[in-house]
Amino acid sequence: MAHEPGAPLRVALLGCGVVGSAVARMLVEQADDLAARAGARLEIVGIAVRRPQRPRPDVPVDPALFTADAEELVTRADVVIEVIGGIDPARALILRAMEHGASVVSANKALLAEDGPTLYDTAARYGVDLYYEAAVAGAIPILRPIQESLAGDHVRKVMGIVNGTTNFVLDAMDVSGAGFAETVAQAQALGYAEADPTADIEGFDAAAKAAILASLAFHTRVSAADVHREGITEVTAADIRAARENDCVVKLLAICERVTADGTDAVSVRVHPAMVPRSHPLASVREAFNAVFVESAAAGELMFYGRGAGGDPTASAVLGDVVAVARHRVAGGRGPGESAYADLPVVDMGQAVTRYHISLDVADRPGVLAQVAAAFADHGVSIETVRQQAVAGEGERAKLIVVTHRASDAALSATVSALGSLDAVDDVASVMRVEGA
Ligand SMILES: NC(=O)C1=CN([C@@H]2O[C@H](COP(=O)(O)OP(=O)(O)OC[C@H]3O[C@@H](n4cnc5c(N)ncnc54)[C@H](O)[C@@H]3O)[C@@H](O)[C@H]2O)C=CC1
Ligand SMILES: N[C@@H](CC=O)C(=O)O
Ligand code: NA
Repeated sequence: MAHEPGAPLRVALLGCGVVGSAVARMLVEQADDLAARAGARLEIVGIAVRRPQRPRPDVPVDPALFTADAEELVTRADVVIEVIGGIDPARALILRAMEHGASVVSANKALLAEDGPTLYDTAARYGVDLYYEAAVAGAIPILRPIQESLAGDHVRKVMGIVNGTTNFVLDAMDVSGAGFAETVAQAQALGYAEADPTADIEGFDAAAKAAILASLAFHTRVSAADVHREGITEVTAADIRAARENDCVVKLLAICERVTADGTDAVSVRVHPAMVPRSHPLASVREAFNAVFVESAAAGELMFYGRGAGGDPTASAVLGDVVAVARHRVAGGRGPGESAYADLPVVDMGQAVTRYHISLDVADRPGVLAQVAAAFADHGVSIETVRQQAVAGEGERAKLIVVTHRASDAALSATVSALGSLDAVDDVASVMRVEGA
């Protein structure tokens, strides 16, 4: 629908929690600047919440704007901001908003990673925009740089720390040497981890973000179900110590890369803990910060760093999107729609190519090193370095630390199984992929 010069744009906000309340406040406090940048005033016409009567002193709007009827609200807006989260009713409300001609800004990674194509198809059918910069790495501008700034380049790899809660936990384990459960409890006490931190620590949140990043970077539909996912619950203090001895830190990484499988181009998308050399830029990402490292053919290496969560940082990304879609409403036209033309296959984890760092507790006697080396050779895995340490007070026991060259994850997993069944190996004490080296 053409925008009438001078008329305000009607903005509907769905949800008024951590992100929604910051968005509402900034829409009010920065109204004049936003109007100048967007080309029209952004007028809040309603805020859908579950309990409209609840006092919200931190949200400086007329209390009459709060409504429990989100379905009605989305029918009378030019721009709908969805910050409810979850799959339904968020999906139904977004589709309804688009059917009534509204452009949509969302922060909802779970929904985008599960059903992005349906949202994009509907946006295209009704000629409206769908923007969701806040859904990945919060405040960090990363989706628009991939989608627009790098549209002329060829992205090869996107590797990021995209979950602040897990980065806080792993960083604290590195600094204090404490165990996993103890550190999660500390993160909860400080308000970083949620009461139910499952989506973060089991890697679901990072997997959704990885699916979104891979879809945009490789012009291919990738959903959360395509992403290999391992969380951080199995990371032990021994793993962190092993990383430190190897001059590495442990990070939960989202890795999206182009690979060649059976002679054809494909993509690999995975989320798992990995050792990262302390010299790599991602190793210096501390506490609850996020960062995304992008490698592309012409630009080379790029790094994006900042706050991945929190009301104001996330609202910054939401409002950037609101201004973008508002400009399109004022000038006519739309922003970029879905780009999935490459339609590359997504390979399973076994075909991903990585390196492993393995610590073994072994018997210190002739022939043990040869047996261990044979287990690697039998599976076609080449050893890069091997180091033996005596175990203090245990004359006949030793620790072997092996770092491999790059090999398929399937071959590396089979090697680890074979090592575990050798008589000379008492324990496979730590196994971790190595990335960024
Ligand atoms: N909190 C953060 O730091 C970040 C959040 N996000 C995303 O932003 C979205 C919102 O997150 P938060 O603000 O943290 O969640 P929240 O739980 O603080 O707020 C959600 C709000 O939506 C309301 N709501 C739920 N169902 C509703 C319904 N049917 N109708 C109307 N209102 C309803 C809830 O009452 C609540 O006020 C989620 O998709 C989340 O993944 C993205 C990046 C960072
Ligand atoms: N729970 C997420 C924040 C939102 O994306 C995190 O810990 O990073
Ligand atoms: Na972002």
